[in-house]
Amino acid sequence: MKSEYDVVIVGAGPAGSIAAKTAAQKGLSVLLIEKRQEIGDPVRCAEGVSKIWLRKHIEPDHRWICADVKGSRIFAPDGTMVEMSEEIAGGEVGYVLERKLFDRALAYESAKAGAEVMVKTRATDLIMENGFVKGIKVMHLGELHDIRAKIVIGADGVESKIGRWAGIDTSLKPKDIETCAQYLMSGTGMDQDYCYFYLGNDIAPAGYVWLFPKGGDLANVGIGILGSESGEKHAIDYLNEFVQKNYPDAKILEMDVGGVPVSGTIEKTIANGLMLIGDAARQSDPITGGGIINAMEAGKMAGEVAYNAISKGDVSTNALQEYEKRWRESIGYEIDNSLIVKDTFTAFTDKEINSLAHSLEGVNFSSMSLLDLLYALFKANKKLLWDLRVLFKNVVKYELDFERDK
Ligand SMILES: Cc1cc2nc3c(=O)[nH]c(=O)nc-3n(C[C@H](O)[C@H](O)[C@H](O)COP(=O)(O)OP(=O)(O)OC[C@H]3O[C@@H](n4cnc5c(N)ncnc54)[C@H](O)[C@@H]3O)c2cc1C
Repeated sequence: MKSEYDVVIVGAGPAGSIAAKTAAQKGLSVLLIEKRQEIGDPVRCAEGVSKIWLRKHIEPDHRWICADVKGSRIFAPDGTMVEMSEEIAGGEVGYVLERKLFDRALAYESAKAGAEVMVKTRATDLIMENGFVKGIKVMHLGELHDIRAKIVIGADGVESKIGRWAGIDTSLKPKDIETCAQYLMSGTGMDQDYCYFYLGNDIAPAGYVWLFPKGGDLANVGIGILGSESGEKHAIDYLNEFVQKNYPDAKILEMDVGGVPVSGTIEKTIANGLMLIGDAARQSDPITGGGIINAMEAGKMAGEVAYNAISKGDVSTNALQEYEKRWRESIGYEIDNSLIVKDTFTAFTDKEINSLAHSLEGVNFSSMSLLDLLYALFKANKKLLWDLRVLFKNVVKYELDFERDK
């Protein structure tokens, strides 16, 4: 085992593997470590991603794509269904992945680019010297090792410790975590061209139930509820109730549970010699809980910034500020807007959700202008536009800044 690298990355999820690939392609010596013995397994994900964004990072491969989704069906508490299909996104919606294979394919890409990959290797602490992160301590096959690095990238997911070890506050309150439970099921009979979402405070308080097609007659059937809503009844209890009521004949083949950070952006994601990316940096979307694409985007930026900083011989927060700035201006902007929408919609009563669905039922979104949409929302709930005023202000400001910087 080598004991010194330019960059060491902790965690071989989508964030870590893309960061490793990017830094290795730039010619840096890179080590990617993963505590599990198999990258990507066990899966804690519904596995849905946007096609357009995925293609920015990896060419889609049928070996890890289970379903090619053409749209979504959203069910209000009273059963009203709103369908959003692919025309809205110019024929591009999403894939449902097989993450066991997808995560491994990403790690393989990083290895092909020149990164070393070590599984069954757990980071146990950081090496700190004079206020700088200088590497990590790892446990590999029962032995402790020190591995030095110019930059450490923390990609250790929702349960991240790397940030905390470097003095960055990544703590999450119960209201900042979506607690999730999911079954892989056969026999739901769902339309494999669509993702289904079920809303309602009795079904999933401050969250939703999802059915994502997995090919054949398989589907990921899961639920996410805000941690602050989980009292006597846990996510799994809500999921069992939903399945028994709606898909009583479907069979459970797998089960997983996990948490998604929905806190919105945190204050700081860098320290001297350190960057945090993906779920470790709380970069998942507060509305959908989706974090795969943001993790990959942040991984790419961190890999590029690591190269710039090491080339200049400055790995202090001054140099790493470039990462902080770039991710906040792109995915950070989306996350902040999503948080406003999430906070507004999670306060909705079932009656308000139903009324919103009634005004959108049967609407052809592809031929709808923004004004039509605003009118429909206003008809459903007059307070809604007022609640979302900060969002509109952000969007207008972003558009103006974008025009000015062009
Ligand atoms: C139930 C559920 C459903 C979801 N559905 C979706 C979805 O449909 N679409 C979507 O985009 N997102 C979804 N997400 C979120 C998505 O899974 C994450 O946002 C995404 O995996 C984040 O990628 P990451 O690389 O940051 O972290 P992870 O994928 O969590 O990878 C972190 C890696 O670090 C490793 N690690 C942790 N600590 C250490 C250590 N000390 N040493 C070494 N290795 C370590 C872990 O083993 C893990 O492999 C879902 C999440 C859950 C829980």
